[in-house]
Amino acid sequence: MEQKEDCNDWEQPLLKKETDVAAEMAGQQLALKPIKPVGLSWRGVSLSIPLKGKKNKGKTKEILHQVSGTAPAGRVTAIMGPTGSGKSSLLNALAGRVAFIKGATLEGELSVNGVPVESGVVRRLCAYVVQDDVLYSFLTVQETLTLATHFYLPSALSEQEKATYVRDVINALGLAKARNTIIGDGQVRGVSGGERKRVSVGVELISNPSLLFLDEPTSGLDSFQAQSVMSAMGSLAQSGRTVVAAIHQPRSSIFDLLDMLVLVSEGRIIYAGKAQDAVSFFASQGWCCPPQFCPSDFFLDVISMDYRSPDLEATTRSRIESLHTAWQTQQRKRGVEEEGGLGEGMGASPDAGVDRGYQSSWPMQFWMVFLRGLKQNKRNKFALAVKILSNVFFALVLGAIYSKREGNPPGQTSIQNFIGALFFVAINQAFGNLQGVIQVFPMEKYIVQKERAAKAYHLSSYYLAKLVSELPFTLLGPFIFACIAYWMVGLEPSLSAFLIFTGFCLLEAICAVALGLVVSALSRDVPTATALAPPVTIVFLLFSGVFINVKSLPTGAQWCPYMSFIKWSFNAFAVNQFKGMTFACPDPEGKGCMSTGEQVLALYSMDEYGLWQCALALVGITLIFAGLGYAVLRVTSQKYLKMIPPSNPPMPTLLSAEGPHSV
Ligand SMILES: Nc1ncnc2c1ncn2[C@@H]1O[C@H](COP(=O)(O)OP(=O)(O)OP(=O)(O)O)[C@@H](O)[C@H]1O
Repeated sequence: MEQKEDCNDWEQPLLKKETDVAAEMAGQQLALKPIKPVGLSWRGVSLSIPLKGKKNKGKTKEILHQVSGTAPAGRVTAIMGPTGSGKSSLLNALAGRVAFIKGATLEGELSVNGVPVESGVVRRLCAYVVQDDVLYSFLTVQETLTLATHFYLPSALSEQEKATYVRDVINALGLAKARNTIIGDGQVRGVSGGERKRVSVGVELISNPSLLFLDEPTSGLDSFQAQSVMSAMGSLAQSGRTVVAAIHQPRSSIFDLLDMLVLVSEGRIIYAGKAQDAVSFFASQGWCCPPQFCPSDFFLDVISMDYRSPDLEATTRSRIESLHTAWQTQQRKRGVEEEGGLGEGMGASPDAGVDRGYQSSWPMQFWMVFLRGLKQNKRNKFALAVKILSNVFFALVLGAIYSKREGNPPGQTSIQNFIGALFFVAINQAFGNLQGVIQVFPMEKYIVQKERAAKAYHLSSYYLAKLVSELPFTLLGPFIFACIAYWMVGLEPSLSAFLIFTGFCLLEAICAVALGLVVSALSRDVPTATALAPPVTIVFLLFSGVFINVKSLPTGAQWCPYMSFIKWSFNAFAVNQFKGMTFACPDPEGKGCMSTGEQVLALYSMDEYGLWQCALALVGITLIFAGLGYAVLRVTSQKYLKMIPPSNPPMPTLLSAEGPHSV
């Protein structure tokens, strides 16, 4: 990169407007409801995070250093910078969504329409589109948005009004063609990446926010899709909304759609103002953007750190420092007090129009989440097929291994075979059903966190609906398993015994699902949950009554088996099978063998509890797991850092002498 004395030998680069999608979107009339314009400005935003490790005790890392700027109403403001420069951190700080970290500090001042506000006010006022789209993969675009209307629009609105609003959002975001396509994910083909991003935006638009934050809305999209997403954002800004997006490196046609630009590098501000003026600011410092260059590429080339050698690192660091200082000096010289952020609604109360309550009643929330869960499970044919086939497979394997009959009454070897078969059933139901939950729920947690933050529903309505909507799909597998395995293995040939066996298979499955919810709630993601599940289940397995007799446990540990749902299920299966049974014994006096089922139950200490007690214990443990899962979800709900006033007063900020809304 070459620094020049004079940029006049080049023409100032004029960005040509690309026509394709941008023009198409710009021509679109947004039929969304009118909103109150909101201008946001910030001063001296600094974020520091404590460093990890014993060596770094007491040290902090400064992620943002006194960053100031504005996002005027009705404009698209882009936060740009090299990777790791602090774009997402700044976006989160402005949106009041910096995740709470012990020892971290977030300082700064936020104003909405010129009125100083706390970061929590902006959080409630804005909609935030996260980088990774968190949507239910088996719902269609229309269903996803319709559900959002039930969550975020007043329940007083009629179904017709909600449907009209969904139609308007679909049209405004150019999603008409994809209306009935499912969202999809890595496994199932659905809408395109750009459409998915626009659906994420659409969900946020349902609550009709004035202020929209987007974290890397174009990352992972091809240039056409990226363009269409940003064109849609341009149209939203034209309808009066304030759009703030962290973008890594937009192509020139996207850069052309930006009104305001905030450039950060190493957590420091390099430029904040009209996007079209950034080239002349750089030129004034001797960094001339060649005419054929895309300005965003050029800016990033100039403000990126180069770590390839100590010399390059020192050179780039001093270049960034000098640009940062030049920007600050220029701001001081102009000496105009900040007036940015004042939109047409200037002076309007920042809280105006912010409804913080739940829009629908508890039963309605329950019903909506329940229906969503049913649809998601029903349409996930692959997962359903795996569930059924794995149960059929294990039932056939069990049936084939244990199918050999041994006379009437059965001989001594039958005791071992029955115990083995029943123990396998207890393990299979525990592991199989637990696995089903932990493969899905950790991901769903993020959607729930996001929806809960937007006050879509109470945690209790969600949690109960989730449990209930899982039941039909959870119970189908164990039911099929019981129907096949019971008769193939040749267990007690009576209908009542079969029904009891099936009932306990189902009860154990529900208990395993509840345990799966606890494990998922404790885990950050699917791999963590998958790693956590086996040790947890093995503890319950250890106390199942097969590996160690309950009476042989040390005094302090004798309560452990009572928490083992595998023990209670196995106990119930055994009582159902062995009670009243007789076995042939080679010795006429019965020496060295067991001639009754009761003797078998006594040997395993399973004669103390009847079927009802086992059932009650399973119900109790299920309730404990369900309660624990709920408590973990509640405790681990996302907390945010509060922005406190700066310890060192920041310098006054301005964007342009004409005022930011004159862009
Ligand atoms: N919670 C955290 N703990 C430690 N370091 C963090 C934390 N959050 C951010 N950082 C660091 O702060 C810097 C800025 O991170 P941030 O995600 O804001 O950058 P970014 O510009 O959005 O990067 P990218 O374009 O790669 O997403 C990075 O060096 C990052 O590693």
